[in-house]
Amino acid sequence: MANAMLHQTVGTLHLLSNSGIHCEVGNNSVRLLPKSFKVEVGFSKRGTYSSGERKFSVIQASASQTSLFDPVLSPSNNGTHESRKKSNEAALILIRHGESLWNEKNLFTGCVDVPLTKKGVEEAIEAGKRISNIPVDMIFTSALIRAQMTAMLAMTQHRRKKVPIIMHNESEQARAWSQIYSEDTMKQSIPVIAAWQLNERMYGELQGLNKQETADRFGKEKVHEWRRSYDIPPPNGESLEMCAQRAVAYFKDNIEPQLLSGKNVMIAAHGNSLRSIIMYLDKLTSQEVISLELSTGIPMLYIFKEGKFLRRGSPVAPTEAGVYAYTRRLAQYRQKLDEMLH
Ligand SMILES: O=C(O)[C@@H](CO)OP(=O)(O)O
Repeated sequence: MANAMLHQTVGTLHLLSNSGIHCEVGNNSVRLLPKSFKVEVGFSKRGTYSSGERKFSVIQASASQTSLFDPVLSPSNNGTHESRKKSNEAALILIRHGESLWNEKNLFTGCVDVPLTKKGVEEAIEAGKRISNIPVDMIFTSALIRAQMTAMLAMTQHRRKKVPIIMHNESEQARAWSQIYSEDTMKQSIPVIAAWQLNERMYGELQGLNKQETADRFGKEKVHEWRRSYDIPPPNGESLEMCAQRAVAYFKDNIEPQLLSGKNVMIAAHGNSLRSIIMYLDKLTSQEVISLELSTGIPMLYIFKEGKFLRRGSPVAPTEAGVYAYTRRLAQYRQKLDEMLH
């Protein structure tokens, strides 16, 4: 068996043996390969693979190289440029944060930065279990700790075990001081981008007030209007429409391009910032969005395909077969995780 070096160009793995033979590997099949071949690939599952009479062995996992198995572990890299363009598919997971200490106390929270309760922590972990077999290449959260805690806790359950890392781009120094100097380590990381535009709607002078007491004082109807109407803001706060202007603009400018390039994205945010994003994704009218309620800690899955968002509901459990049958690529990802991790 000869040792081989490899490099990857546009999704096709090229192997270059030390004897100079050039060959290609795609779809686990091998072309132009000598009878027997050893390669080193990143994240590989060790084993011997064959195509017809030809065989090659994966002998060493080395994350420094793009691997034959990377496409499966990160469907965003799947296939050639061509097929990526054609399939043009990515997963989008939305999670409202778990219960916060002010949810528990029934207080209007808005942009006040309140952490999760123990129950909220558990909800985030449960949410993570539900999505543990769904690929995540990038995470967007609001700037608020309850969304960030939820994202991080959910990722502790992910089977792929990549490390979510918060990107600090707030200043030149923050960027410089948080640099990572290993390509390998980078490949095992998931960038987490915190954006204030995904924050909860700013609740104005209702922030910190008890919801029940406010309803008793101003009347149930008035408070319901403040809480759920599309375009009536609470006193000195944001209406859902105003919240949508910044949250949906951020989604279109920063998240959609990632999905378009095939990246699988998770967003951890809030009741109203997510309602406004869902309104956009599902093309809900300002009437329909009034009755849209999101539970804390329940993830929702969308498939982005050919420029359209297909809502797939909430994965019930990591084992739920239906979720992975949604697309061939999710099913492949799941299957490869099973093969690798068992
Ligand atoms: O208090 C808040 O910030 C939000 C979400 O908890 O409340 P509401 O249900 O009124 O949108």
